[in-house]
Amino acid sequence: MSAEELGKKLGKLDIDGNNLPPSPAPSTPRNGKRYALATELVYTEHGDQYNASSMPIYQTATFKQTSGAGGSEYDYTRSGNPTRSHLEKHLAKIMSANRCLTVSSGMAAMDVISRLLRPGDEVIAGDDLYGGTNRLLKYLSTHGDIVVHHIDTTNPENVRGYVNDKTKLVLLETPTNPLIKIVDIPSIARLAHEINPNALVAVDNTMLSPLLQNPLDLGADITYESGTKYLSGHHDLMAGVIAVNNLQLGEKLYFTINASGCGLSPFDSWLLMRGVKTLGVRMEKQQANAMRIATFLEDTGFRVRYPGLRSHPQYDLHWSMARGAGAVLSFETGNVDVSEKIVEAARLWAISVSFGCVNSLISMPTRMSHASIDAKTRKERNLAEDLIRLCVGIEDCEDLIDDLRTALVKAGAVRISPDGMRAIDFAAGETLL
Ligand SMILES: Cc1ncc(COP(=O)(O)O)c(C=O)c1O
Ligand SMILES: N[C@@H](CCSC[C@H](N)C(=O)O)C(=O)O
Repeated sequence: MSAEELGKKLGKLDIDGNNLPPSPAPSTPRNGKRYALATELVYTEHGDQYNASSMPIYQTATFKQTSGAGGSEYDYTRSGNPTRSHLEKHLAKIMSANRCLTVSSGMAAMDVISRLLRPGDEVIAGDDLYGGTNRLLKYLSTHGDIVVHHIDTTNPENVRGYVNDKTKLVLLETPTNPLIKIVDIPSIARLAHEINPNALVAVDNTMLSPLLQNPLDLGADITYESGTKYLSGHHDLMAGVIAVNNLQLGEKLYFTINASGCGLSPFDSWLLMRGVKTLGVRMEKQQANAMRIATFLEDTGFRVRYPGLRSHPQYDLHWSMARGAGAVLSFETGNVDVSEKIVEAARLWAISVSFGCVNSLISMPTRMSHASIDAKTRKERNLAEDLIRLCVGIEDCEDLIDDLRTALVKAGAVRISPDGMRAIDFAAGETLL
């Protein structure tokens, strides 16, 4: 290993990544991806000295050096750890990226990205975003002298008016959480880069995972996601993943991770690696269940938001970018009390924040995951108080539908007649009696 490579590895370069060679064009196939994604998720080569099938957990803080001048590949786990490196290489392959970095949570990933910003910089972000993302952006605007424009990014033309030479970051989520709006990544990336080639387009891919969508292939500069969700799949760890193709950018992000100490722990790296291997089968079942449940709710008369449904207004756009619809859907009842009763009447569906896990969850975003967005802003952004979000797991689908049906009946959300069950249109003034 050259001195420069070693310096890079041990985090001795400054945040501007000086002395680094220019980013090479992505190799073909990128990072040695040879098989279908479902195979690549499982297939790993890690060169462990004992050929262990599962990469061992290097549960150590520090590494003995071969000389007084250092000289070993790893020196300290904050700077680098073999279990974390193995995971990062594996994810880089899955994410079609030249570099992947893993940190302690999805929000830590966004925090690391936000440290690319300088006072006076401008950020363009969607108006429907995970509550925590909104909270961090608000903090940056009130404490970091950063101008944040929240706009409806479902129309790329809306973005045009906001890109200028101060624009440093365009932050997109698609599908959005929780309104399941679709954002045109290629058009926005093209437009933003045309107006300001230095603007970075970052896509939060948490709602789909790299199995279903690769923002880097769609023109984004950065993709990040909460590994807490689909990638791990069991709600037993917190993690964040960042991936880029530009190695200089990757080095800047690595600098912050090493400097601030938010790199993923060896044990969580190992757990996440284990989770990633089953992403393919989990997602297949979760999506199949989600599609049936979305159809059941739509057939019952609810307004359902799910990109697997033909009725989704941006169905074609979604499928032009993604390979699947994911397993998060939301629907409205038109009545906050009724929504609350449905959530509380469900038995199999745990009342819980988060998504992407093997077990199914139900929640009211405005009370839970998005409670940090104040009521006024929620109203301005059309985030309905009665919105229910379903995060579908791998259980038997009939059980899930039966449980939901029972909850809808108990909550008085539906009218039962010889013709079947119909959603009551509370928004139009209809009542049960
Ligand atoms: C879309 C989205 N991005 C980012 C995050 C943050 O991830 P984490 O909870 O792992 O910090 C979440 C949820 O928390 C999310 O839903
Ligand atoms: N109390 C937490 C809420 C986390 S929400 C987790 C997830 N992103 C979701 O959408 O359910 C907080 O304040 O961040």
